[in-house]
Amino acid sequence: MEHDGDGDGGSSSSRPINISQQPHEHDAFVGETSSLSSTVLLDHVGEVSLTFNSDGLSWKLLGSSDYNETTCLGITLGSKFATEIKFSDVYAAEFINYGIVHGASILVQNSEMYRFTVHGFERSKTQPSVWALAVYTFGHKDMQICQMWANQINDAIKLEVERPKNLMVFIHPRSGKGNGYRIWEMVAPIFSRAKVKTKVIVTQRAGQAFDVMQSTSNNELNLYDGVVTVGGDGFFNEILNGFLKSRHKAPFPPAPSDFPHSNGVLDSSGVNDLNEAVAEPSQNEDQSPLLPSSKHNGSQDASCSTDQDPDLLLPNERFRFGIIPAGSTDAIVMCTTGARDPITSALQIVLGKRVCLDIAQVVRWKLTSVSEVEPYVRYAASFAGYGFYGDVITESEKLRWMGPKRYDYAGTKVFLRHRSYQAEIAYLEVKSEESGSPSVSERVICRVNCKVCKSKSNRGNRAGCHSTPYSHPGETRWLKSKGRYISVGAAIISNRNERAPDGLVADAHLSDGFLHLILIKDCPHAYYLWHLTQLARKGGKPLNFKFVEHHKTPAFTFTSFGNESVWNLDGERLQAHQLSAQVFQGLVSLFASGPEV
Ligand SMILES: Nc1ncnc2c1ncn2[C@@H]1O[C@H](COP(=O)(O)OP(=O)(O)OP(=O)(O)O)[C@@H](O)[C@H]1O
Repeated sequence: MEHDGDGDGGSSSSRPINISQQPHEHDAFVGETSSLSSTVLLDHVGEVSLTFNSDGLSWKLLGSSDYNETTCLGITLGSKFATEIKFSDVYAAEFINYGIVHGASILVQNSEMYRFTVHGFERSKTQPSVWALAVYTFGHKDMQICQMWANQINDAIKLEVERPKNLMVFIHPRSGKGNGYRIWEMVAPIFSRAKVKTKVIVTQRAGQAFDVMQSTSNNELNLYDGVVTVGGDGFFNEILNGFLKSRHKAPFPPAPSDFPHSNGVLDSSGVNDLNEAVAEPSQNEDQSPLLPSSKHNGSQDASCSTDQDPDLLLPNERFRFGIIPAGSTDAIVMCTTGARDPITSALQIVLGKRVCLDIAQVVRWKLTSVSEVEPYVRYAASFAGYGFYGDVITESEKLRWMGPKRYDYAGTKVFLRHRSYQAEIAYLEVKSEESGSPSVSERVICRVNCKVCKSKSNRGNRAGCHSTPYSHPGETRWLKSKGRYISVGAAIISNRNERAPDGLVADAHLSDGFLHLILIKDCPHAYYLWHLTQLARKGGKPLNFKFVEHHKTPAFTFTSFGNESVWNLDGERLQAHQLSAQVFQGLVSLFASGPEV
């Protein structure tokens, strides 16, 4: 089902009004157009002096100091109410015709007049990551004054160039508790008020969104500033894979020389040139025969300038992904906004926020009946796991009818089964200044303007820094871990969720350029239970449990020796006895601003 939204949420006049032709006894210019001021009535507050500043609006209550300041024991604490809003936080202004402006209290009379509203947001006092809609309604007897204010504010917010104008929206109606469409209906007015056009596609089946993303040409996608998904992590993963499949060009992940499958080059049609790859001589026993070429290897200075062939053929530089959470876990939204709240996400999308997201490329190496190697490429944005996590997903998929509770049930069942699997993991060691010490210094929780993500992302360009951090083949070394594991997990981001508020790996940043390998060795049941309960504790505790290994790496390979070989990639299952994986730093951007806490 598809339909277009034309963003006709307001009735504001588009006719530009010359402010200087609108004289009024209370309106005054101070200097040029950026310093307009009027005396207006603010709904539920009273008469205020409203000023148009270069970066936003501010207002001051006339005739009373109570509203403007509160004091405690003689100390001024600031205003009880908002007294300003920045244009960067305003997503719409509307002229709303004649009507009631309420007085400050029931004792003060309501007035009827022309009005205009300013739509923005305010942070929740208890959970700063949660953004709530904030609407300020101002009234004035003069219609043209109100129209002029609405127009001026709209002109100011048009200067916010990072905001989307046209988006493709995919809705998974059966996601999570089956509320996908209802959640979209709840947030759609925000998009229409912000005059963001939306092309909405409601999926009828699994795989449909993948097909649409894969088959839509970049020329067609160039009409859009991004794609928004209304669903869970699995749905986002499906769309990401459909998008990247035909657009991401890069050599396959590097591998140690004894890993059975070497690298090839995947071109945009999905055809691999394995021969070319295998033909390159191995430099050294411990080296991959084929570390990516310097163009792709992400040496920090060789970040993707536009005159190079980029790894990713984006439809345009503005192109970003957005997620409105409607799933069962919503870990990506929790990591990128700090809240699992559709309104917060919608506001961050229309306000054009941006964070870069690392993406892992996972290649399953499959032997065909004629003993040829067939690579199968998938991408993951949050987590790839084998053993415990793969088993939980396998179990929980059988119980989809239960909704989000299926994860608790499946998790308990798999935990009680307490299986472990024989496997070998080889991972690229990186020099400590590249990885940062895996100890205290970078055990920093990712949040808005995260220092770790920022310093790493600065190495790239605006569209993201498509790079892998292993830069000098001579300086990389493969390390191995072999044994029985309860679980092998690769976290791309911290994977915050309601059960683990700081995430499964608290210091896995959105754009640090690393996979965080968490290897949990076979151990007594009680130890594993203790480990799981530690994840639920807030504060980013290091995973310092003796049966756990935590390695930051840009790439790893995995070989299993048992029959069970189900990997879970953001909810998708992948049969694989052998796979190799690598991370692409900041490969895609999201309309989000990062968690506040
Ligand atoms: N209309 C549909 N009917 C059935 N399945 C669908 C439909 N549209 C998408 N899917 C599939 O459903 C899978 C799960 O979707 P989604 O991630 O939204 O929900 P979830 O599993 O409840 O949430 P989470 O991934 O956050 O745990 C996706 O992998 C997607 O391929």
